[in-house]
Amino acid sequence: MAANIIDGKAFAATVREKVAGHVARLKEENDIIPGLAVVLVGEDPASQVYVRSKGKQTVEVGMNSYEHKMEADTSEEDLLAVINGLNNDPAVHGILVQLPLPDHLNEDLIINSIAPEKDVDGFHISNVGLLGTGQKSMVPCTPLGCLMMLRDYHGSLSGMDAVVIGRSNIVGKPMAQLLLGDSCTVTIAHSRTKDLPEVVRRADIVVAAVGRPEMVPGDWIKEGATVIDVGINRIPAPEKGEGKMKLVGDADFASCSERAGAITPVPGGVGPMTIACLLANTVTACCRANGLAEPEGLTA
Ligand SMILES: Nc1nc2c(c(=O)[nH]1)N[C@@H](CN(C=O)c1ccc(C(=O)N[C@@H](CCC(=O)O)C(=O)O)cc1)CN2
Repeated sequence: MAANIIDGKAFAATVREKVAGHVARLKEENDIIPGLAVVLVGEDPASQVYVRSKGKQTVEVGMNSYEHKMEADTSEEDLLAVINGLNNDPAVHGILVQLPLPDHLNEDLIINSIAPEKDVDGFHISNVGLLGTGQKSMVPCTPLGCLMMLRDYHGSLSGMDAVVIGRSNIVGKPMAQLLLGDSCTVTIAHSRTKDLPEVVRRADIVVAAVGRPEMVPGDWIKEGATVIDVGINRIPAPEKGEGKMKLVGDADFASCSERAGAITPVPGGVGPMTIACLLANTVTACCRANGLAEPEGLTA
């Protein structure tokens, strides 16, 4: 039977609507406008698209957007000075440095220079530690989006077997923490995992976050399992014409959707949820900064 499609694009629109409602209330009742600052270093074409989209969606939900575009050869010192300025700007509630950064910049140093309470990406070491110990933190946007979709589809995740394929700091590790927080039995699989197909076959939930196009075939998937595909891979599509490209995930959609009970597509699955959750995190950060009640249903 064909799997149910979990429509991340539609879900993201509902998250943005909720965020816009909270933003309107913050303005009306407290005279506060949440502000999100995005810093882009260099001219990576995909990053430029994502940053443009973040700015546009920030304004659409009624928040203030501040963009800082810096040259590819920007020094660490200059970037740290911009971040320091944003840390001390009361109009800015959320700060994000678009990744990847050019090679000469120390990513850890830069991320850890963001004030943790403004770190709407949830990548600062303080937020990583808080999440890992089950305390209130800023939660990384992509895993938060995956969790929201899983909760919406399943209700409770308690007792389910989950396999996260990929151990990145941005997706794999925080995803595993969030699933553990919802009482799943969690396995983190990676390139050295022995008999990966068998490990994946045991899972009720498979989160594919390795960055390898269509790596997970349908015969790895347990009948009825839920597949969350985090991969965004651009590959040649000769069937569309010479030189054309297409976007695929880390799971082979055609074969996985024959076995899975539900699956997120690429595009239109996890991707749109990433930016929606960034907006949600910015409202959460703004409420926390002002000692106001946090919006319900917009964080983990
Ligand atoms: N500081 C950060 N850098 C990066 C993050 C992040 O969360 N924080 N994640 C990714 C890029 N990213 C947001 O920044 C992002 C990726 C993909 C999408 C998305 O909507 N994808 C669409 C397809 C878009 C396309 O055609 O390329 C989809 O999947 O439907 C949104 C945001 C790395 N850097």
